[in-house]
Amino acid sequence: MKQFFARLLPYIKDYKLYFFYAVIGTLLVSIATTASAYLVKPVLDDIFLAKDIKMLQILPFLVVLAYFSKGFGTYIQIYYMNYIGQDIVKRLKNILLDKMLTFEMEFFNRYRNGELISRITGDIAAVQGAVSNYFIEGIREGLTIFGLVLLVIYQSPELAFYGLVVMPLALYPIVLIARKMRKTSKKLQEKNADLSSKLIEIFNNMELIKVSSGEKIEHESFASHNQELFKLAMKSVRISELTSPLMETLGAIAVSAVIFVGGYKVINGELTTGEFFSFTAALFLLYTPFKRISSLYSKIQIAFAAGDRIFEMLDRNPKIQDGEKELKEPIEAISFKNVDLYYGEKQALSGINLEVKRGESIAFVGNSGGGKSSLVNLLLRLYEVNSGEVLVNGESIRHFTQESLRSKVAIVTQRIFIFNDSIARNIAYGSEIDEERVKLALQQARIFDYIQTLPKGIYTELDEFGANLSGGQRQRIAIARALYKNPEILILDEATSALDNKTEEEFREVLGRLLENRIVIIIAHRFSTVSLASKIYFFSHGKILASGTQAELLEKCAPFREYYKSI
Ligand SMILES: Nc1ncnc2c1ncn2[C@@H]1O[C@H](COP(=O)(O)OP(=O)(O)OP(=O)(O)O)[C@@H](O)[C@H]1O
Repeated sequence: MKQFFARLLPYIKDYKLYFFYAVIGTLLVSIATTASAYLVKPVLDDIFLAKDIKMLQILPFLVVLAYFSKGFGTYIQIYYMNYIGQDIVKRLKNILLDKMLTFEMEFFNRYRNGELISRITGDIAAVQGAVSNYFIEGIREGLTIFGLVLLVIYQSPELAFYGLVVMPLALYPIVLIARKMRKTSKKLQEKNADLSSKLIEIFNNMELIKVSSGEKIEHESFASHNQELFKLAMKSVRISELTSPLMETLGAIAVSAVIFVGGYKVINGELTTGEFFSFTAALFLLYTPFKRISSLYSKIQIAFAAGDRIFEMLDRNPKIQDGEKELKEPIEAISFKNVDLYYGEKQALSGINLEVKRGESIAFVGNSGGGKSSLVNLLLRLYEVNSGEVLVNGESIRHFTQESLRSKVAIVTQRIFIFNDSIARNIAYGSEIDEERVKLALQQARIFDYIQTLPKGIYTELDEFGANLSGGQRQRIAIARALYKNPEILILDEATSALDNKTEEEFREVLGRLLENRIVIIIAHRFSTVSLASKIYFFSHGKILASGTQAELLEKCAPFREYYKSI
């Protein structure tokens, strides 16, 4: 708990004035509640028993004033605390996403999307409850308890003993319940994340589900997750709602004791009726804040569990540390020196050595899973080498900022990323839209003619994942995006696999003109595309088996000959 508030304190500090207003509201509520209980005494003793007319004129106003103050205090307390809570939630969401965006690809492969979404939405919302409501409500109810206890003792210390003795007895089960709540709520959040992940998976794979008639399987799997969530939610209700009946039963025992002892004292004349009723009113009023505080205690455990998960993310450091140097000068050469790469236990690249200079184009070929894509991922610093070094202009890429390095590289992969935005924005992604450059890139990617036929041209909106385009059109959008960047290193990883032969040939011609003055890396199975490269690297099981021109490889490398025949 200490850690939870200590972590939030830097944020809370920014709202000192609002916090002050909320505390004023809270004080008002506590004082007004105590006053309303106290007023029972003069109502009975002065008005009903002593028949004091003056009090009859004053007291109704005081009652209204007490309740108005209570209402007004509650309103300002809730308003300002919610302002603080909502604003902190807004800031935490931004900070958490900002942090996550610095994490390496391995992180995103490990966590499911639904889990990450649930951290940014669900967990942070749970924390908001603690900041906006639970904390200040705890203070409010605590102060109210304090005021009422003073009043109860003031009216009759002996009766107060009978009325209050059960309080410490109630604490033990409440602490037990809260502990259980914390565990259950953790499981509940995890299950919620499971459910979101399942939904994301279903919507992303809709085409496959329909084609394979997987609707029933998906429905059943979702329903079973949903049922588990329901069970956990009910378990949490069962536990948390135990607090209330428990408190009420204990309260009733205390009140009965008070009625018995107090009634005896009134009959004996040791206590006035007014004092007795004022005492009993205060005792009744006392049980509400006590009950609330105990249920708050359970709820705050949920917020702590959520807080743990958020702080765990915020404390995590990206595994790939950014370099400090801006890569300003043009890229003259890149080289890989004895590079090894592991994904967990699995070795994907072993002892890779190669060098390529500006103006050269190279191709990576080889069977699936050979490590071709992994090597280009290292150049982009999406993953980090386990040993060896990747150098740009003779200097390790670790020294350069990822942004300055990536600004010089463009990649087209088999997986096409399209945003639900205009074509122009998709092409110029990451920089300002320059209409002329967008059009040129679209022409070079051989898709401009088609886009001109669309009513809104380059400002036509694309659906999420480019659902309103054909596979080949999507790929040409991705190629145009890469060309728009006018990169110093252009990586084409199976970038033309979805193009028909004619379009591929046309694009090859365009590409031929673009080779000059940059480094081009082509990964392809089609040898027509590979033919643009001056040197081919043949990959097998994470190693470069041989390199050279196509003719050289055919002559000197038997596995290459086999591969060449097989495709
Ligand atoms: N993110 C990852 N996590 C774990 N293993 C991975 C990951 N990416 C690739 N691999 C594994 O590393 C090996 C090399 O994969 P890579 O994608 O580099 O091969 P490739 O030669 O590009 O294959 P393809 O021609 O099919 O695209 C494969 O065995 C693959 O299963």
